[in-house]
Amino acid sequence: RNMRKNKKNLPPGPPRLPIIGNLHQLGSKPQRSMLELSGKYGPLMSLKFGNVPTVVASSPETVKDVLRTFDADCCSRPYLTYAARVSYNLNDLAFSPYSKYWREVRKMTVLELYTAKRVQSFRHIREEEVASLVEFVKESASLGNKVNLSNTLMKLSGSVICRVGFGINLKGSKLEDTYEEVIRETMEVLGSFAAADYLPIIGRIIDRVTGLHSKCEKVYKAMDAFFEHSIKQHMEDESLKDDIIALLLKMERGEAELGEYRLTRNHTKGILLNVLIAGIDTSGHTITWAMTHMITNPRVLKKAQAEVREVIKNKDNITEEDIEQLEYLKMVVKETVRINPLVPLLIPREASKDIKIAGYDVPKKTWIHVNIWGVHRNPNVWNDPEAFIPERFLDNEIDYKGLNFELLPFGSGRRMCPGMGMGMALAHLTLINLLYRFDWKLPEGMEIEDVDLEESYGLVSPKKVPLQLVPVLTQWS
Ligand code: HEM
Repeated sequence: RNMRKNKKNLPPGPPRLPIIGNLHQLGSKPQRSMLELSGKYGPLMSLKFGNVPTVVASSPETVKDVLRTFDADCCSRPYLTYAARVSYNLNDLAFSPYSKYWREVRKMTVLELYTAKRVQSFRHIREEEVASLVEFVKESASLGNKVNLSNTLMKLSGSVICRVGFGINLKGSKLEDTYEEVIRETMEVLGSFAAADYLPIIGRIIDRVTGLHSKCEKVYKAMDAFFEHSIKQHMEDESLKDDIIALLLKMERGEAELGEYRLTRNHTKGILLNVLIAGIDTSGHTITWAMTHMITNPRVLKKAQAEVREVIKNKDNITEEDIEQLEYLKMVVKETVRINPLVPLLIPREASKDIKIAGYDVPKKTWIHVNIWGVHRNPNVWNDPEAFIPERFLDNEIDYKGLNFELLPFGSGRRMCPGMGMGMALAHLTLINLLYRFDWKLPEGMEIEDVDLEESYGLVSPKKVPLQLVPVLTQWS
């Protein structure tokens, strides 16, 4: 009788294979496979990856339970072998478990980087960097060259983040030539379903064979050299005293406080890792997706462009104040982050105690994946979810700020993305400039149907094939 009493009522899920459980069902795009499986097994589904019990939430209701009702019990992170390596043993913000240390770091970084006031104070950096992007596009347009927008926009977000977070220019830094590859590979490492996390002992051997282990070591070394270089610069240059590195160094020396913690160099580097990768790999790709959807939907491009040109008229200086008046552009951005949320499964969570969601037991230590990609593409939630229709946001209050559980590109609750304001300010400002100053066309011989809409998979899901477009000079260029 006792055994029956203790039997858990776990959420339904597909049958498992011995040892690997459901790992074979993930495929190359886990968010898509999970959506398909949840169509069969329900919006809260049990899977087992190796020996790790996992649940996947994929409806607004179950996602709300995880991120709001049980936020305090679901906001820890599981131990991820390779995230631990690149984050200096989880001394960072994004991968560290829910703890006093995490709360102190989150509080400090929010104050230093992410409050509305701080985001405003970095505005001149965004405006300068976007202006230099415009110059580059102008030059390409006057030569009739196509522009690799994926690449150029990554460079833009890289330059902004390096100046905001590191007080240095990406140009001339240790990462200038390699950062795109390093960041892409870091995200691949962080987003991989690593065998070491699911299969004790043999998993590490598998990761050595697949090359994941050596990829992780490679990116760790490249990042570490960049952090060392930036820290050295701060120690040598007195004028670099007002940014987050300067503050972290003060905390190392005991001249500033982080609660009860005396920071070591590894804490500093762990915290910097998040500033760098979370900031660069998200905003740039979001802008690329917006341009991709507009070029493949000429009606939307035309309408957004007409609005921008009407509002900006012949102003010399486009500023962030202009964003407020651009209602259609804001809908285009919302639709972009709906159809291509950059972090499709958020960052994995772990239940810190036994809880009950949607009538099912979720035992302590269960890993939780929140498939927001699945929610955003669910036909029970959105009409015609595969189509890019910004007008779906007309006359409703649905926004991406963590309150509407059908649209969560930044997550919600305690772990919600703290960089949303910074990322979105850059995305909007860049799009206004690209739309106002230039017309855009596909390269010679290419039709709309030829534009590849496939996403690649890692922790983030950028466009797989780089977007190349031809800018055309206009009277506003
Ligand atoms: C369009 C741009 C961006 C998108 C779509 C995005 C999305 C996300 C998402 C979905 C998460 C995970 C939330 C969760 O696990 O519940 C996250 C976490 C995070 N993001 Fe962003 N992000 C963006 C820009 C930025 C920027 C610009 C920064 C910093 C400069 C940033 C810093 C972070 C950090 C530090 C975390 C970890 C928070 C924690 O675990 O406490 N993000 N982001």
